[in-house]
Amino acid sequence: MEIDKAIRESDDTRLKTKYSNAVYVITRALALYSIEEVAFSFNGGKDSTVLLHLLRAGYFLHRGEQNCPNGVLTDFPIRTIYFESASAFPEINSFTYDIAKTYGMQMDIIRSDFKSGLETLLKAKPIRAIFLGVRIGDPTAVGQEQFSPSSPGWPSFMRVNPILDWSYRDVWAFLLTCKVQYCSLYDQGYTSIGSIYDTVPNSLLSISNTSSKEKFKPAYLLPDGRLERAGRVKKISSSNGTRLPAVNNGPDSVDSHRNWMFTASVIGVGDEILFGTVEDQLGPSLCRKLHSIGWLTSQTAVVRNDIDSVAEEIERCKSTNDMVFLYGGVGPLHSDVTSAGVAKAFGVRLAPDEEFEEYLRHLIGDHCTGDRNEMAQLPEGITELLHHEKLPVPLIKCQNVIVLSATNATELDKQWDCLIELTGSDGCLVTTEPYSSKRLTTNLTDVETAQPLSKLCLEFPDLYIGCFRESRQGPLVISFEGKDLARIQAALESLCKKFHPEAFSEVN
Ligand SMILES: Cc1cc2nc3c(=O)[nH]c(=O)nc-3n(C[C@H](O)[C@H](O)[C@H](O)COP(=O)(O)O)c2cc1C
Ligand SMILES: Nc1ncnc2c1ncn2[C@@H]1O[C@H](COP(=O)(O)OP(=O)(O)OP(=O)(O)O)[C@@H](O)[C@H]1O
Ligand SMILES: [Mg+2]
Repeated sequence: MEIDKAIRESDDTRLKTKYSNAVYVITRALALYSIEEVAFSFNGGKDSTVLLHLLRAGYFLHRGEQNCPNGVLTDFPIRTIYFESASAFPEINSFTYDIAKTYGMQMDIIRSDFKSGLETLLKAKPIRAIFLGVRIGDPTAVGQEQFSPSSPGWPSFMRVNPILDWSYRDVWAFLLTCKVQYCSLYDQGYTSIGSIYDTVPNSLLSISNTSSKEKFKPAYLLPDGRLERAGRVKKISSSNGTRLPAVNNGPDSVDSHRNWMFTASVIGVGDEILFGTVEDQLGPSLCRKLHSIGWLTSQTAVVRNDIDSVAEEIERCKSTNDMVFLYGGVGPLHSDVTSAGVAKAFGVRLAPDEEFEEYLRHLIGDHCTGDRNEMAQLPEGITELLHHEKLPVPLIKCQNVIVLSATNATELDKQWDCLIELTGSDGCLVTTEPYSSKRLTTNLTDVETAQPLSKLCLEFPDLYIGCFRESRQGPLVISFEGKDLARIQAALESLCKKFHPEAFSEVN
């Protein structure tokens, strides 16, 4: 069988492993379901094309050589379904039909949407499992495994994803090693193909030339598989996980983000901070940064390098704050439990993240002796990687929890600036009206000031009125924090009126 032979003769060990794992999934599925009970969802895309040849190889190995004369598989025995759409590229459409002819595929063409098309098909045919070319980086792969039952609300069948763990590089290594035909669009700079309305060639493959028509390199030359979908027109993402404001700051501010009061919680992970052997710089710095964008830090905490401690703290904070920031405990060491804590708090497992692995590969290169796949374990199904060109590794966002990998104040400054750039516009870490503050000092005693101050707090519930002393004998400092300077001034005046004129002086 030519595919099996090409892989066996290749010296790409990674590809061999990916191939044998995928073929194993296919042969397991063919052992579990009869040939009438399986179908292949084929759309002429590169991932589907890989899967077609893996299925041919898998079927060949499943049946044994004696059933395929001279090691040649004449007809493709698995029912194939193609959802044809008017918005598909004509090149994709004709490639799909041509390939079906070349390999003798029995193709059911469905012209309705996926769900109702499958409902009709499954009523008519005994199909129980469908092979798909879904890969872990695809938006639809979230939460899937190699065998995943269809989602609630969908007709019931098993989704079989033999190439779930394949990377962009693996796909091209396979297609080129096996020298199989693929859709011509991939030689014109397209790297992932959706509809004609949402797909353009990947600009990272553009060849600058002086003529009017832009030219592109082939898809297999994309140096960085993470940017496979750069040719897809972006859908506007909603700021998932961001709750409505915790506190509303006045009647005329309801529809303006700038006046919303957002709250955050800051959690440090580090035994050393708790031992007192390392000074925590990041927590206070984060509080200042949040304050500078008009956010309120409702709480900071430092927890042990222990999964349960991290998870419990996140669980406590994530539902009562707009955002939760985590720092410390990020990396591949035994003490780096932050990702596991996040996963536990959200009740998901940790799974290798292919995209993150690519970043680590770029960063660590060949110096790494460990399994990068293991190092790139992130909470499954809830992780969003926030890329910024200035950061070597993306920031990790799991719903409203952001994991910062900074280890010192300089790194934090950089990550923070990138974070603001990345998330400031989508409502997730929106900059709101900054706080104004004023301070008064007084030599009045606590007893004298206590009651008037309590009354003042009731009069000005929109302000934070706090008191502290720098020493027991020194003056009392009264601080006023709020978003409306006029209200602060009014509070100050109201307090001063309650005492003799020289009782207070304003300080910076
Ligand atoms: C054979 C097949 C089975 C599918 N099964 C499911 C499913 O069980 N649950 C689901 O949410 N979507 C399912 N989908 C839909 C895909 O997850 C996804 O929405 C679809 O491929 C559209 O992707 P696009 O928005 O990138 O075009 C299925 C699609 C196909 C072709
Ligand atoms: N119109 C369709 N008809 C049949 N199957 C489809 C269709 N669209 C998607 N699929 C299934 O979903 C899988 C994932 O689709 P996806 O678009 O991510 O990959 P692809 O089209 O194979 O490659 P590419 O990422 O280059 O577009 C396909 O491999 C195929 O199994
Ligand atoms: Mg596609």
